[in-house]
Amino acid sequence: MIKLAPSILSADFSQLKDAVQILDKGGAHLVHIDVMDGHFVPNITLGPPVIKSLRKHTKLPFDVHLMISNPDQYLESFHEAGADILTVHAEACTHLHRTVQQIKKLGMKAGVALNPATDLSVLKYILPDIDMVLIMTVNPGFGGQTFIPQCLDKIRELSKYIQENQLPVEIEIDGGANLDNAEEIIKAGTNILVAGSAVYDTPNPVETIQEFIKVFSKFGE
Ligand SMILES: O=C(CO)[C@H](O)[C@H](O)COP(=O)(O)O
Repeated sequence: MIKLAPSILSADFSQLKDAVQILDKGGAHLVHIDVMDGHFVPNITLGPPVIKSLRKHTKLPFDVHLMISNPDQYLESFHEAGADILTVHAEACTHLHRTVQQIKKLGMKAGVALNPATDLSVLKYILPDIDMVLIMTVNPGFGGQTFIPQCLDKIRELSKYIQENQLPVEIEIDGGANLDNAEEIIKAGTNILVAGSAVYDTPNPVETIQEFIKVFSKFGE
């Protein structure tokens, strides 16, 4: 199934309750929440208290993307705040396998994110243990950047490996996705599209979400 995970990074932070309710109205599949610490990435966003306060305003799964150093310190806090999928960056984890085990032990789905310049080979021995790979298609830290086209080959290569090895691992991409490039991204093998500015920076985000879902329907979803 192809899923849309709008990133609330591009929403008005003073109206986050409305921002998640828009996603329910439009029929989005996940709420993508970008957590940045000003250390792993050069920007600071939000943390567990904000996620916890949003939890009561939607039943959609919370897809929490940690762009933070030392994520191990905070896994329990994000679980308690209501994260359903917790994604850590391979580049931020000293003991990636241990971190993934801990996320799963807490009852969440585990994702591993890779920056654009990080090779897929870091995933080889962890893929059977995770639920999702997040391929960063921009350099992490900011919304509204342009999709890096070399990432399409990376998605194709990962998708081929996952299919050949029959692994139940989803592929999410994050950064620069929009209505013009969605088809190409899906054809490469992505099944979860994060879209921030392409949803929230439009006059009618509810209609925009529905337009994305119309594109997805071409792929039998
Ligand atoms: O993780 C992110 C940045 O680090 C954002 O989720 C991503 O950039 C989405 O925003 P946009 O769709 O506007 O590119």
